[in-house]
Amino acid sequence: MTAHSFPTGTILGYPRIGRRRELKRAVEAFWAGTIDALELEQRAAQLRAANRERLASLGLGRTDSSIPESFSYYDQVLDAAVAVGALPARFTRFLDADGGADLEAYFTIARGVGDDAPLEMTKWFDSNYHYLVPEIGPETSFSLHAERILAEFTEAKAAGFLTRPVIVGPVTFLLLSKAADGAPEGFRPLDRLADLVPVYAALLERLAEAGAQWVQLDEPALVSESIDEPRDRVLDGVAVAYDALGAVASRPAIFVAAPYGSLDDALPALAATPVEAIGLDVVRGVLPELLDPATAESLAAKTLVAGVVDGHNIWRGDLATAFDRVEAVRALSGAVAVSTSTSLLHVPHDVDDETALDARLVSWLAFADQKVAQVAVLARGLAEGRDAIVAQLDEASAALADRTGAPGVRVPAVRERLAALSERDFSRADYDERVAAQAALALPELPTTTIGSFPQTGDIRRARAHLSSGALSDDEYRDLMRAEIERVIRLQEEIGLDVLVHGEPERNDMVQYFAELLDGFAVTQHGWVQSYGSRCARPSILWGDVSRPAPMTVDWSTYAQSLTEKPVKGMLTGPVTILAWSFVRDDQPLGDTANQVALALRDEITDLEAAGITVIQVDEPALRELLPLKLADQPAYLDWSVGSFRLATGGAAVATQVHTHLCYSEFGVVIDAIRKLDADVTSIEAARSRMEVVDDISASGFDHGIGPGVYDIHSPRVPSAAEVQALLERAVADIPASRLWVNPDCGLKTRGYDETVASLEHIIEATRAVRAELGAPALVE
Ligand SMILES: Nc1nc2c(c(=O)[nH]1)N[C@@H](CNc1ccc(C(=O)N[C@@H](CCC(=O)N[C@@H](CCC(=O)N[C@@H](CCC(=O)O)C(=O)O)C(=O)O)C(=O)O)cc1)CN2
Ligand code: MET
Ligand SMILES: [Zn+2]
Repeated sequence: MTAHSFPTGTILGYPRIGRRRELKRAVEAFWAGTIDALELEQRAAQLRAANRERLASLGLGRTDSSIPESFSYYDQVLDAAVAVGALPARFTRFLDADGGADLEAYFTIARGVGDDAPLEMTKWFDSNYHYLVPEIGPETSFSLHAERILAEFTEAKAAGFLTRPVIVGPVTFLLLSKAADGAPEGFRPLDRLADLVPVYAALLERLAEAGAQWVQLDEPALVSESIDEPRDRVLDGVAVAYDALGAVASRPAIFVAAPYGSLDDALPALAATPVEAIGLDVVRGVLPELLDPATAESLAAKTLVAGVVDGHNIWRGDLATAFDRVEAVRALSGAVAVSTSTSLLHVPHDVDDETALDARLVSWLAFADQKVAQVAVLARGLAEGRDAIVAQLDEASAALADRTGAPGVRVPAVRERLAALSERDFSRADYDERVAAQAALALPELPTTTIGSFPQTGDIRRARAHLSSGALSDDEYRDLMRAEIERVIRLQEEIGLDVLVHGEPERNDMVQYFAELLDGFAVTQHGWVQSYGSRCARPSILWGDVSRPAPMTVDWSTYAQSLTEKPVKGMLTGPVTILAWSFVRDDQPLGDTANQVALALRDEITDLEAAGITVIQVDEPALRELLPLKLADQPAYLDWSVGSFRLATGGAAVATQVHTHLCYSEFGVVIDAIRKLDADVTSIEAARSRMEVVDDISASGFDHGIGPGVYDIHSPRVPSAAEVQALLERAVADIPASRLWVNPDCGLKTRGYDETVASLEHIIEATRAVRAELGAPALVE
């Protein structure tokens, strides 16, 4: 191997959905059958080409491996599973003769088809990105399918670029996988590391042949202590994998990136391997304080890639501190490069597209393109010395100082209200007392409900687009949404649900909707960030103290309730989720910000109650998402997050049934926190993992109402009544029927009406069957 030096400035990855969501539109058009695979490939290639040009114009080198080749049609973990041929047997019939997946097969694995469930989806570290979970068993065979990776590299080369291929590293790949169904008790995907590494070795050989000088292997799982695997096995895995890959005779230089925190004891482990460069997240993580001499010596011989530009938020930040951190890393090795702390996947493309944002706010922000420019500045400072960039450092410091004193950042009335809070504000009456008062709701056994949203049809979205363009007046828009609410209420009555929802048609997004109505937030026009697959959100910017100028949901909810005798759930998004899915100010503790949001929600609950709403759901799907990756940081987080939910709901009357909802994650680790939320009813995602969560719930002593999902809404598949019944039977075996609710995994906004109606009908049919079983004397004993 010839050692090529690492570029002085780089990023770990770039958004791939497109500045105007071109990839989303192309992929969805392909799914709808309106464009073919060739057209999709062409549009994706155009997008990659435009991104490379853009990155070069922002200051990354064209031919020095500084531009990462980090494109994906759906998800980078799925890409890795396809590249190493590790796909579940139920998808074999969709693959080529040699086991490769074409685009049709690729999307089938991501989305499922017929009775074949897709790969499970779960959150990616502490971000709002979701990846697909590979299934690995003792029998999984690994084989290299590098066509796409090679094609993208050679495509770039043909356009005059020497880029750096990026792939999820082997240790993280297995740590993020789950044991395949039927794997023996005690089997762990990491058991298969020695079988997987040769495939990565073969990939490196192929990349070298194609002319790649550097490859980036992402190993974020190394920074996380929340990984369910003994640490010494993880560290052994690092040695096994990277000693072997280092020994490949003909390969590119290896850059192992470790975003989302500190490597801690994985740093000596990696340092002891022959990899040429290590990426350190110096924003979220800290630099090692004391290194043993052997580690210090090995690190000094490698390139250290200092992740000092925050890839996870949109603040312009303190560039001078970033440069100090680069200098601190330089003390560990003379060979240093500047980078982002994580891939820029988590931030929108370009703040210059936000023409409607206040100019002062804009001066405090940096989206992906501005972050790339920051990297370029710091890299120049690295090459030419601090003096060469002092003007840029000073400008960033001035923006930061301006933010501190700007109006709205600190609002005395908001701060006084927070300061006056006491213990009492965080608790409701005893659960038993609440259950007694809520008997007035007169619900049947195994009450059925949905999570809130009904399908967001093209008509609804178009109406909203027309409202913002001025083609629809406020009144016309309100009437269209009311008509939709009425349709959804009638539909639920026909289907036979017990607790109804208004369907959330008026919400563009469950967080952005509230952000638009609260003071202290700004929203973007084009700030899309991929959440999973083709789905995107526009995280709001929480920049100042939060307060509620007027009720936010009361008119919609009371209209819905006026149409039916059945209870209609009021529907709010909880403080933790509002924070998790926004870009939040970084100048005060998150817990203080969460309590400001909580007080606004608390007032909303009071107003909903006064308007006659008896059941109110406060969604917290992101409770697990913000859980710190380091164990030591978790208790403090759980304390403020649970506290803010309790503050939001603590003012509810005993007779008001408070629901909460969580999804997108494994709940085992936060089950105790979920219990402490003290909601009367908690609905939770469970169908995709076939009710595995029920074990955790019953083991935890959870003793309030619980609705484990029986319908996986992430897939277009319609579950049969028999399938739902089997899930419910599994649930009643572990959870007393008196506490069990029946509901889908999550809201229905991403589904179409046909699937939704059929699935809900099956849910009702299955519930009636299980109610009958429960009622039958033989089964009651
Ligand atoms: N923020 C957030 N994070 C979350 C979730 C969530 O709901 N919100 N759920 C979990 C899973 N993640 C998800 C993220 C997004 C979506 C989702 O459905 N996103 C929609 C966009 C939602 C939205 O903002 N819609 C707007 C804008 C819609 C739009 O694209 N309008 C068209 C115009 C309308 C037309 O003519 O069709 C346009 O701008 O071009 C609206 O309804 O008003 C999408 O990608 O398609 C679903 C799940 C976890 N994280
Ligand atoms: N109430 C919300 C909905 O049904 C909850 C979604 S959780 C991601 O859409
Ligand atoms: Zn959900």
